[in-house]
Amino acid sequence: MIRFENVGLRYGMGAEVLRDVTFHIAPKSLQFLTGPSGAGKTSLIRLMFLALRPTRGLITMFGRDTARIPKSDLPALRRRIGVVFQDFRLLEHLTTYENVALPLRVTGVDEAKYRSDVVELLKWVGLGDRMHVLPPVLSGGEKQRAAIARALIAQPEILLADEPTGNVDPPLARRLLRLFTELNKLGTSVVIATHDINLMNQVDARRIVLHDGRLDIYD
Ligand SMILES: Nc1ncnc2c1ncn2[C@@H]1O[C@H](COP(=O)(O)OP(=O)(O)OP(=O)(O)O)[C@@H](O)[C@H]1O
Repeated sequence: MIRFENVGLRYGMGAEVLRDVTFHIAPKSLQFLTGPSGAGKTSLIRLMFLALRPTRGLITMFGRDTARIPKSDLPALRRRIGVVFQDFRLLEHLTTYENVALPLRVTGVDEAKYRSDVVELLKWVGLGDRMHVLPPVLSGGEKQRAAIARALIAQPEILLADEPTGNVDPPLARRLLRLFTELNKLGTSVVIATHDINLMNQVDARRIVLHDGRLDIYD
C-alpha cells in the first residue's frame, strides 16, 4: 500500500533526518513505528500522509509514484489514509460530533446519510455521551478518542497514529490499543508511532525502529 525506497529527508539546509529508509506497509498489516525522541517518527508519518515530500528516494502509495501525483489528486488520496496527529487538531468551535463528521461534510455528503455512522463510531470509541460538547471541555483521553474517530470516519484503508497513547493513563492506553487491533482485524492497515515499550509488548506486531534517521525492521 505504501512503499518507501531509499527515502531521504532534510529540512531546509539541515542534516538529513531520514536516511535510506526502505520499507513496505502491507494491506491489513499492523505495525509499531518506534525509536527515541527526535529519531524521525513524526517526519516519517508526515511523508506517509503526503504532508511532506522526500528530498530523495521513491515513495509509492496505492501503486502510484507520489512525486507524479498532481496536487488536485491529493485530497482524494489522503481520504484513503486516516491520521491521528500528536496534538489532535480538533476544531474548538465544533462539537465532538461535528469534528468527527467533518471529513464527510467537506465531501458534500448529505448529513442524513452519515449521522448514524458518526454516532455509532463515537459510541465505539466510548464518547457516546460526549457528542455534543466542545473540545475544550474534553479530557486529554477523550480528545484522543475524538481524534481517532475523526481519522476513521471515512473508512480509510490505512490508519497512521502518532503517539496515540501519549496523553492517556495505562488502562485507557490498553483500551485504545484494543481498538486499533480490532480495527486491524476488520481489514485496516495500522501504523502506531510510539516509544511506549509496555504498549508494544502487549501485541505481537511488526516493529519499525528508527535510529538517527535509519530504519530497522523486526518482524
Ligand atoms: N519542521 C521542521 N524543521 C526543521 N527540523 C525539523 C522539523 N520537524 C522536525 N525536525 C527535526 O527532525 C528530526 C526528527 O523529528 P521528528 O519530530 O520527526 O522526530 P520524532 O521521532 O517524531 O520525535 P518525538 O518522538 O520527540 O516526537 C528532529 O531532529 C527535529 O528537530
